[in-house]
Amino acid sequence: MSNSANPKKRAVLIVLDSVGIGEAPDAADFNDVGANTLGHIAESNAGFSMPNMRSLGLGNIEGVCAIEAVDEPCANFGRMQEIAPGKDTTSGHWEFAGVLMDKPFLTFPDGFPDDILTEFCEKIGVDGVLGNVPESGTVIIERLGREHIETGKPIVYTSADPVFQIAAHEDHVSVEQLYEWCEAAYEIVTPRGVSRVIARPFVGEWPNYKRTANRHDFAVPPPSATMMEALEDAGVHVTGVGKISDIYAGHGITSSLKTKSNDHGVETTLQCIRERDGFIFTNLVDFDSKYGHRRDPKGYAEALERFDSQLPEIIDALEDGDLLMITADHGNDPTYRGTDHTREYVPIIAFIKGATYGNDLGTRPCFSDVGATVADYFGVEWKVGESFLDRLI
Ligand SMILES: O=P(O)(O)O[C@H]1O[C@H](CO)[C@@H](O)[C@H]1O
Ligand SMILES: [Mn+2]
Ligand SMILES: [Mn+2]
Repeated sequence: MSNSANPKKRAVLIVLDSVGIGEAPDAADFNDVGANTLGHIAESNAGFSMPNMRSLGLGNIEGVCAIEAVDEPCANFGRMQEIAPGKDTTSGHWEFAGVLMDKPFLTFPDGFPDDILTEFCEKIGVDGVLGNVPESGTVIIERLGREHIETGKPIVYTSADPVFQIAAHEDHVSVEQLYEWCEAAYEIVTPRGVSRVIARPFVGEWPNYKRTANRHDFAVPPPSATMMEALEDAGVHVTGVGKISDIYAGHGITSSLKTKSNDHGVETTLQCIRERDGFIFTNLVDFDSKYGHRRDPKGYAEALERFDSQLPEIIDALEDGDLLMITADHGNDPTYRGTDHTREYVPIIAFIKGATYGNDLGTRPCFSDVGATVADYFGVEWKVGESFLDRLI
């Protein structure tokens, strides 16, 4: 244990999955010029407001026009640019934790090559797959669900993310069987640059199929140590809430609490704040999966307003000296073409309860500053990223 480490403190990091705040300087490299998740949500929903995030300083962040600035923000605020050469969840979260990728994951905009699919079909004993295109998951099951049920062939699809996704109806392919298919695919596709194989079970009758919470991500482990492993080595308990543990393949996550929705994620986070110390690391994925990818700006706005209304309870639950940080992992502008993530700046809102508020943290050049700050807060040595803890105390 490091001499100065203090595992009894409490830090909470909440990732609002996909809540970007405007095109990043390298947006053109990702075909995302003009994307602005928060900005376009505000523009397309009259009366949209986030009074609590606003009072923390969301509108004071450089480039944020959708929310008005306040004179005396109740938190410190800034924005961050991603270094990683990918705009997927894994790249963003790994960068928070100081895992810098030397080569990008690979995406398959034309579907997976024949040799991959042949090997996959042989391994699981089916005579072909359906789909094999980049597509929205809800659209592809509506299109191919009936054929899947008739033929027993799995629906395989991808997206602009480096993912191999397998959809199957739960009444026809058991969830255990689907997970076995995913494990078989994992062995084949992760050495070829895919970051995750995702089981996408669904239920119901066409055209009202519904995806279930039995989704499971089989993710490649981070190639180097995560900041959370350094915390654990120093005796800090790390709690992952939502899909955090999956994203890091469990590396540095002491205990994991899965969630069914944003509301459940907030509830679980609150319970953790009240009951445990250490690092509480939450991902709220509905913004991304239920609204961003579905290109539903109205639903997205409502989800943001709902989170905003829950924020006072989170802040009240914190004790003096606790650290709270709120950020995002990439954009997913629900008004943008396609159905994929968008390369954007992400917000950073951070404060230690009862300490300093109102500092502009500026434009951070790397998401790793988040992890560096958390490590610094616990007194744990960590070398990746630049801590801004001194601006919070
Ligand atoms: O359209 P669905 O299936 O929700 O897929 C989304 O979720 C996957 C993983 O986050 C990505 O492929 C993304 O496109
Ligand atoms: Mn994400
Ligand atoms: Mn996504």
